[in-house]
Amino acid sequence: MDCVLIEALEVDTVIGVYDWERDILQRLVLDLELATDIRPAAADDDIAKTLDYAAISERIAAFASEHDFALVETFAERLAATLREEFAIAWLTLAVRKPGAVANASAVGVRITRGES
Ligand SMILES: Nc1nc2c(c(=O)[nH]1)N=C([C@H](O)[C@@H](O)CO)CN2
Repeated sequence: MDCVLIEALEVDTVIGVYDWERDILQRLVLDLELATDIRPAAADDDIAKTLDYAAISERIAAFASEHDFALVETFAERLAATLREEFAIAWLTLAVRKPGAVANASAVGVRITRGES
């Protein structure tokens, strides 16, 4: 299976379950694997025949600025659904990490897989 990759994408958003987290922006770090057959784009050297990782990264940044979820679980689930719908992605994995949220951990977060490979 071919994938388009987006690794360590940093976005800022309001996220957290505690009161003090509702008034600040916090950084999330995202890794994505987006399934797509890259052969048509490679054959024609045509961006229109693949998933444009720049456009998808911009959409993710906009999504982060538009929402203020409590849980990283909700952020991940809703973002995965949005990307699958808007970019016709059949299968993806998405990891959402929240650096510095837990002392002595470099990051905490979730990883989800959605769709049929
Ligand atoms: N499974 C989760 N556990 C926790 C979350 C979360 O989003 N998912 N969030 C918090 C707090 O917001 C924390 O990140 C503040 O440092 C605690 N546990």
